[in-house]
Amino acid sequence: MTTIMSRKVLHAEQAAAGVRLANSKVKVLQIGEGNFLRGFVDWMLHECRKQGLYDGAVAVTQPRPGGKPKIDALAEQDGLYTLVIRGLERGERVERTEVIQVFGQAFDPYSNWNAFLSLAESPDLEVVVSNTTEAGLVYRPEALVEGQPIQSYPGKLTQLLYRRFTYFSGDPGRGLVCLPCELLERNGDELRDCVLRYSGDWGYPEAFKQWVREHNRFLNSLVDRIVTGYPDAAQADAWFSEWGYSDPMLTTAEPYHFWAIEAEPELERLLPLRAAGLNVHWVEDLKPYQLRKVRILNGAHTLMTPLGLLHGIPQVREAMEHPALGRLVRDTVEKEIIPSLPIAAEELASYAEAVYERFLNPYIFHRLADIAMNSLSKFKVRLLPSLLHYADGGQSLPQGLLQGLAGLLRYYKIERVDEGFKGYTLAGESYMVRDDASQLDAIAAVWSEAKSGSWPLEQTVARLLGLGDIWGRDLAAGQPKLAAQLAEIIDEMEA
Ligand SMILES: NC(=O)c1ccc[n+]([C@@H]2O[C@H](COP(=O)([O-])OP(=O)(O)OC[C@H]3O[C@@H](n4cnc5c(N)ncnc54)[C@H](O)[C@@H]3O)[C@@H](O)[C@H]2O)c1
Ligand SMILES: O=P(O)(O)OC[C@@H](O)[C@@H](O)[C@H](O)[C@H](O)CO
Repeated sequence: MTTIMSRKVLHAEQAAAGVRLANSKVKVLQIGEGNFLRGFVDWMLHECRKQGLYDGAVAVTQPRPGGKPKIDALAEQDGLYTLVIRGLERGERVERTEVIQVFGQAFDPYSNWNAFLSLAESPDLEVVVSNTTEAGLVYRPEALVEGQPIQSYPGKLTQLLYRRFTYFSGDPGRGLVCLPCELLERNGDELRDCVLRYSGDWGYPEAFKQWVREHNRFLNSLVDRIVTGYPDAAQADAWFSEWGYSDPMLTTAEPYHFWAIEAEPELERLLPLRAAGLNVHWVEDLKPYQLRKVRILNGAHTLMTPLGLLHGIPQVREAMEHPALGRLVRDTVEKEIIPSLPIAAEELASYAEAVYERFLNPYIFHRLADIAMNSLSKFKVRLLPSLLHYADGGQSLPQGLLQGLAGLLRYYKIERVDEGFKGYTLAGESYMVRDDASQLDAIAAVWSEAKSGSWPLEQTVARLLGLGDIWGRDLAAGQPKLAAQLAEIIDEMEA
């Protein structure tokens, strides 16, 4: 039987770092056990620690009950896991394997709610990082029950801050720096607003709200790195036999990394990220970085994913290499998305070139099926604004973006089955769609009605465009030809 990753498998130098970690105080609370944080923030802190620039440890917890198996696995592995960074760097192939040693604690906040809250009483705690996806950084009203864990991430943070406020009697010097990494515009502002809403709901005093506002920081930031998670089984097995241990928490990532944080560089005293040579930027205005990345990189992913999956293309690189789909992605980015952005076109064009190169990274396998999760909310934030730029400007809607929307509607041609929501590729292969259940219900109901009423496709599309809860508005309003245009594209796809 293969040995599983733990302190026992470390070689002498790594083991020495492990001893240093055991003596480190927890300075960071991490809400999120997912691949991204482990391939990005934790790797960065590991780099800082390796260079002797940082002596803090991280306490990691999961934001929802479903994350428990990974937290348990991390705890069983003494908080250790392997990260493999693979790709091209200045044209050269690189493959670096690191055992990331930053987790001083890994615990389930649902069965250890007190352990979670007692972190608030630590004078060493300075920073809270999170990544709970766009679905996790939301305000969802919840009753406060003494001794019971709060479900939502912002609600948990509110409780933690309130305990800190009362424990340190509102000491202004005990505020925390919160660094949400969720891909939401102005994620820090959003988190602060959620905390203040919960504080209102739970009747916390004005003095607490003032302390939250004035003595805690909620930083807006934008992260960028393609973290591809656990590799395919053959690759994992090959590495495990080379290393002599297996690691269920193994994750993989590209070499490229970028983090823009809207704050003053003096915060390096808490997080010496630039000092460690990392591609981190303390910036005054995050907006251009946000727009550039979400609309171009994530927009391109969101465009290629349903179309790629419908055509049986499994991963990003193959989508980019596909003569028709690759061309569509590049044309849409260059002729439709870039002109819709209020940033110098040459700068965006060179960013786009760099993105294509990252997509074509021959050493990583970025599954479209992974990117497909929650495609509705991704489309709304990442691709739809580009389309609305034309629609709201009274211009005709460009072909590439229309293809993207048509692809999404066709990918979400679903029916409810016991296991969830099922769709079929153009070749008739079945797949399951993972997204917000109530939105999927609404979509499946339209397709089901359309089937029993033998509606023409244009009528079905019009009904789907009218699902304002999904898109944020009725997409057909003011666009009398849109349903027909999309129906024609879907018909052509299926021909
Ligand atoms: N993987 C990447 O390349 C990458 C790069 C940049 C940004 N991101 C962002 O990171 C997010 C997570 O990606 P990942 O690769 O770590 O995925 P993952 O599936 O490994 O982790 C998802 C994390 O979000 C939590 N989560 C999921 N749904 C939630 C919900 N409804 N409420 C609260 N928490 C929830 C999970 O518990 C887990 O901690 C993505 O949504 C994306 O916005 C990912
Ligand atoms: O991580 P998601 O699922 O929100 O989005 C899928 C990809 O677009 C995303 O992970 C990018 O690879 C990433 O944002 C690059 O920094």
